[in-house]
Amino acid sequence: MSSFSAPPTFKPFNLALIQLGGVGSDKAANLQHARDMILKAAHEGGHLEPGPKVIVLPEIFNSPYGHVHFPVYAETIGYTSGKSYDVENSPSESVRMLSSAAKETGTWIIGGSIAEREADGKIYNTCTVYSPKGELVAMHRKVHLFDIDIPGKMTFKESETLTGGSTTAFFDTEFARIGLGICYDVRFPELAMINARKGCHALIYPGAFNLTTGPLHWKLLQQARAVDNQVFFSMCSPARDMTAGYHAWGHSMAVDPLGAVLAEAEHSETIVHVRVDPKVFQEARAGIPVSTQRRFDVYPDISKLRA
Ligand SMILES: O=C(O)CCC(=O)C(=O)O
Repeated sequence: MSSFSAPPTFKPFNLALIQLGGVGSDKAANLQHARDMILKAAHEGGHLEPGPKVIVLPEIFNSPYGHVHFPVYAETIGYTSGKSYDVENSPSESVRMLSSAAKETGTWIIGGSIAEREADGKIYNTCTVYSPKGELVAMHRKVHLFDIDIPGKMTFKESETLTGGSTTAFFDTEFARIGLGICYDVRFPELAMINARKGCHALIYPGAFNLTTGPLHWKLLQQARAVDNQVFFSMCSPARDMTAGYHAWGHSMAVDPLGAVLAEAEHSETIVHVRVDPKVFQEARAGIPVSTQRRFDVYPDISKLRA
């Protein structure tokens, strides 16, 4: 027996990806700008058919990106999945801002991510999600930390200050089930597959690739995760700022279940508006029915195998 409920019926919705720019060292200014952009995203997009809206912010939207900054900007959230949570009195100023913006605009908000400090002192890279009533409905802590070393090009070690999350998360709206991940998580097909097998129609990951791995893999990985799970896949990046310590790739995008890129930003601050239509999801699954053709009798349990 599965430990999750049946997903809601998939209906069309509009997605707004805020490729946020101008993030600096002043957290209050970063939060104010993010809030202004959420209001803008809520009011734009009139060229799309009407429907519910999901607004997405990028990874680490309230502070500069880098492992030295995480402990400085970390906020306590204190949310436990499945338990009621008093957003208005949240100790996190970012949570309070996101919740009130969701309520004010009547939209769903995937609040990018922020550095989160747990009671035991551990720091996570954490995404929180809000309903149009302003309720905090889901949280995902980045599971796979971005520790890479490409000599002369890109070295980054999130694990210097962060701890990886140890759960997976999705949330239900009245129009879709949406799975969460953050940036480097996209490189791990298992995480996307778990949420897809739990009935997610779309997987949405705040991210912040860089100028080395962005051109190599940002689009390819999203197309791969979309096609191998036959779901919509989308990642929302910060805008590129060559004066900042970390140079983000940008190119926030959304990919349909057949792997087609529905919309893609360049690298400056912008808002990408996309219509997510269940038609292509249904066509992909009916025409190429891999979900009913799986040969579980042939596959061993690979969950603990390492290459
Ligand atoms: O996987 C990559 O190439 C980039 C990942 C990243 O930037 C991150 O996880 O923050």
